[in-house]
Amino acid sequence: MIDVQQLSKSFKTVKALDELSFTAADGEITGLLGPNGAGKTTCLRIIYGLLKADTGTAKIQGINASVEPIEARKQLGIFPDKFGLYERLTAREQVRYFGELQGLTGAKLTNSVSEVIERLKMNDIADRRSAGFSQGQRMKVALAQAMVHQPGHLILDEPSRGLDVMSTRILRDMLRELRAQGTCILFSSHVMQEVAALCDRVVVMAKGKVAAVGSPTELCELTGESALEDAFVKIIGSDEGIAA
Ligand SMILES: Nc1ncnc2c1ncn2[C@@H]1O[C@H](COP(=O)(O)OP(=O)(O)OP(=O)(O)O)[C@@H](O)[C@H]1O
Repeated sequence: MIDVQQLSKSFKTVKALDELSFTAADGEITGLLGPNGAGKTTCLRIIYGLLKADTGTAKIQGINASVEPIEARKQLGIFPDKFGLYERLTAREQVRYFGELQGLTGAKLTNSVSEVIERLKMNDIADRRSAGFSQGQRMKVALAQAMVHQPGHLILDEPSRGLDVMSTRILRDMLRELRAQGTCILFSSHVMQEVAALCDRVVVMAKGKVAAVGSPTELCELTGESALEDAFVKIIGSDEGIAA
């Protein structure tokens, strides 16, 4: 579980986070939805220990990210926004390399690599060199690299930015698969359709605060709207910076 409590962070005069609190449960996909500048990236960077909050806590499986950043990071898989692969290596070799960076060795490393390849159903590409891989295949390797140390949590910042339709579908299927296996998935987006298609729970953010939390259905009920898009607009007060 990821537990964010009363997080505040300012950059000089800009208050990026203002006592932000929410939780993301295991076996669920939680979406942080908010317009540009709402504070989504700042929040995720605090969770994975790249930034320190001014006040408040971010805990991953009970581990405080600012007190024990290395322990906290072991619990996390981070999905990169660029899939830079070593073209001469096979998919398996790349995943293995990331496993080594995470401190895995010997039989544990070999087994973890095989397991994640199995889990993400990428046996067909595992022993091919990545030169010439499609975007969807590159994305699978990137996700396997993020998950090789078997973290219970996966964080994605605007994951489908720049992906083609096919890759977006592959990514969504893989996230659903990881959810079914119990992974706590937290991603940020300013795209309503993406959030509506994937999320069990949505944390709607505006100006560094939580504007509303609930399942897509609950958010519709809360606002008395039948379409999620209209519910979001009502909650945030405008549709500026949010994409349909
Ligand atoms: N390193 C920084 N220095 C100064 N201001 C920053 C810095 N990082 C973020 N900010 C400011 O903090 C606010 C929140 O930014 P953040 O990137 O967290 O928002 P976001 O919701 O992720 O937006 P987007 O959807 O555009 O990525 C913005 O006003 C931004 O300009």
